[in-house]
Amino acid sequence: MFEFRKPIPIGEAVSRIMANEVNGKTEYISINESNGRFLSEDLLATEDVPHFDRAPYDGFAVRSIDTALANRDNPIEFEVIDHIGAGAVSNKTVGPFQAVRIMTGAQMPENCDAVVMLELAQDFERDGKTFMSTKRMHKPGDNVSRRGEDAKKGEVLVNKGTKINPGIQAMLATFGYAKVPVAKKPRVGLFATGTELLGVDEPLEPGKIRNSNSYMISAQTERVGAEVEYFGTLPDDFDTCFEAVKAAIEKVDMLITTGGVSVGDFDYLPEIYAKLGAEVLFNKVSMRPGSVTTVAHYNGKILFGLSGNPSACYVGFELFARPVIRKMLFSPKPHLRKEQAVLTVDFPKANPFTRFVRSSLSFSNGKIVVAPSGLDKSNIVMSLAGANSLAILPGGTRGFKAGDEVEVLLLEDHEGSEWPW
Ligand SMILES: Nc1nc2c(c(=O)[nH]1)N[C@H]1C(S)=C(S)[C@@H](COP(=O)(O)OP(=O)(O)OC[C@H]3O[C@@H](n4cnc5c(N)ncnc54)[C@H](O)[C@@H]3O)O[C@H]1N2
Ligand code: MOO
Ligand SMILES: [Mg+2]
Repeated sequence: MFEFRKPIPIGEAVSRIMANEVNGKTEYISINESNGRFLSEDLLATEDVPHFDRAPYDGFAVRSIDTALANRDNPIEFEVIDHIGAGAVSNKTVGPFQAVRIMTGAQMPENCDAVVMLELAQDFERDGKTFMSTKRMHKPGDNVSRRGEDAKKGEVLVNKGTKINPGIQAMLATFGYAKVPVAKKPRVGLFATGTELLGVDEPLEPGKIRNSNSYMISAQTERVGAEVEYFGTLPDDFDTCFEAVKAAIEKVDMLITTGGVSVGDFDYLPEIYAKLGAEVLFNKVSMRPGSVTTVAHYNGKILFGLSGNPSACYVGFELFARPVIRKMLFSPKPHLRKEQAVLTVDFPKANPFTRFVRSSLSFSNGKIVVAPSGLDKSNIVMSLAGANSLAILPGGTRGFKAGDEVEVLLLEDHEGSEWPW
């Protein structure tokens, strides 16, 4: 029986999904495995860094006051009473016109407040003692790296929800975080539905195609920071699909299915949601592609019925599933980052629904420019390879022209935006 569906605006669809409570969980993992994960707590400076004044150059630690009269015509001599490298601490008391030969990274001796670089000193021996002289006046603090100059104890350095990058790795190690509090990866269950689907290793047969959606969605899920539990393909058979979906929900944090959400005779997802007693949040969105995307809520979990058409499936994931995953990863900005860009080609096809055009975004003369990355139809696979963004072309009666400024959503970005629409 054909059912008429009333489309809702995309912003409304996203709001209905995000209104459902989902909570991230913390786990502690080794720093060795934490790169690319998301911090589940603010990263605090547990100590001052550095935690002692130190020499940033190889040279001589002195009391700056002793250099006060040094100039080109008046070299000042210092007796060198100790010699330390990084890791060593001098226990000598440095008196007037005495110096300690010190290497980069070594702790400043007490009393010393400046370092004369090796290049600005002359060293020599006299009466069996070592001396150095300098013609340069030094002020207190010259060439000293102060305690706490890099970070002060208690400071918040990185906010929770941030993706750990190489710089954050350095920070974690600096503060002794052998175990790092990160967001547990949400477990995303995945089925690809369709009697027409063949495995990647199967030869083509009449009327059948290879399943590509599950590979694509798995990669998108991992790109966002979650973990996939792939349950395989399902034929378009109601009972088989119902039992499989019902059993899978228990094992995951959210469930994605691809295909079977439209109004076709073998599109069973709407009936499966009905039989489960799931609350359908929407089943039609005024967007292209992905207008038939259907999202439901069941037992505290969100069920994403993504379209079977590959491009529609891809876009549906990015707009609807991504922010839920990112919210579980503690991101304060779980949605795709939105920027302005200039279209470089005409897009004459008008559409009543807002289009999310798979696009290639780049930089040209200081401007962000964007162009479709291929054919803009929802059944197309090939335009996805070059897509690093989705250009938003609002619905209406007119097309778009090269030079028009449009909004774009960035697919490879990790900052995100708070609320895109
Ligand atoms: N009378 C109407 N027909 C259709 C409508 C409509 O509103 N009225 N909507 C169209 C739109 S828009 C889309 S999008 C599709 C959505 O279809 P379904 O989500 O029900 O998906 P299927 O029917 O299962 O498959 C659609 C298409 O995608 C191919 N597919 C499916 N799974 C995969 C996969 N894992 N890998 C690669 N390709 C896959 C499938 O073979 C079909 O060609 O409905 C329109 N029809
Ligand atoms: O959901 Mo369909 O294009 O609207 O791809
Ligand atoms: Mg269908």
